[in-house]
Amino acid sequence: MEQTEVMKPETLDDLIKVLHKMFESDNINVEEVQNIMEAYDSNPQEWMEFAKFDQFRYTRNLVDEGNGKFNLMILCWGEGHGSSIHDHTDSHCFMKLLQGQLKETLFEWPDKKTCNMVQKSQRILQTNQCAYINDSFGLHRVENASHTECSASLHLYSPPFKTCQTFDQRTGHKNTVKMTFWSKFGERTPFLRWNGKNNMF
Ligand SMILES: N[C@@H](CS(=O)O)C(=O)O
Ligand SMILES: [Fe+2]
Repeated sequence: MEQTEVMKPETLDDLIKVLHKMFESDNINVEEVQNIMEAYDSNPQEWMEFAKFDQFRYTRNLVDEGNGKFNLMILCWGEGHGSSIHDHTDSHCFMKLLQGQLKETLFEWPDKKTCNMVQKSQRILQTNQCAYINDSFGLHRVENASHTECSASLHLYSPPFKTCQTFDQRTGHKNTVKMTFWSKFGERTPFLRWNGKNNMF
């Protein structure tokens, strides 16, 4: 049986270096990326500077732009925070738990005629676990179901994308939304006035 060799990245910087190497080629090996992200033992000291929480909803904090090949970011989830049902704009999406737990619910793409949203599966991701999704798997929603603990997750998207589609669970109706960063490279992004719609979900 073919076995993908996994080096263990000792630090987050180490992991980022390995990821840069892996994404030099245009042919990425999903399993290899997933394994290397899982092999990194989360050390909060190494990522604290990027982890900026908001009281009201989860935040997206850019860590690295991967030479234009990927975006690496830390998402910070307060108690009860969650995303809408969404797609991933034809990109690869890797999601590694750095702290706490997250509940991931998978959905089928809404039925073209009935617009029904069908739930496929649900799982709890534990610290250090790395999940993978792309649009061929369907859609998902992610939630920190805990009422007492916050969570943090490291996401890699390749190629990077700036908008995605969100779906109303009841009606199956979709919206295109812009995805924004709460901080970039550890610095809070300047405040943007909210136009009342089409903002981050
Ligand atoms: N894909 C979402 C996070 S998650 O809920 O998977 C985002 O990038 O904001
Ligand atoms: Fe997602």
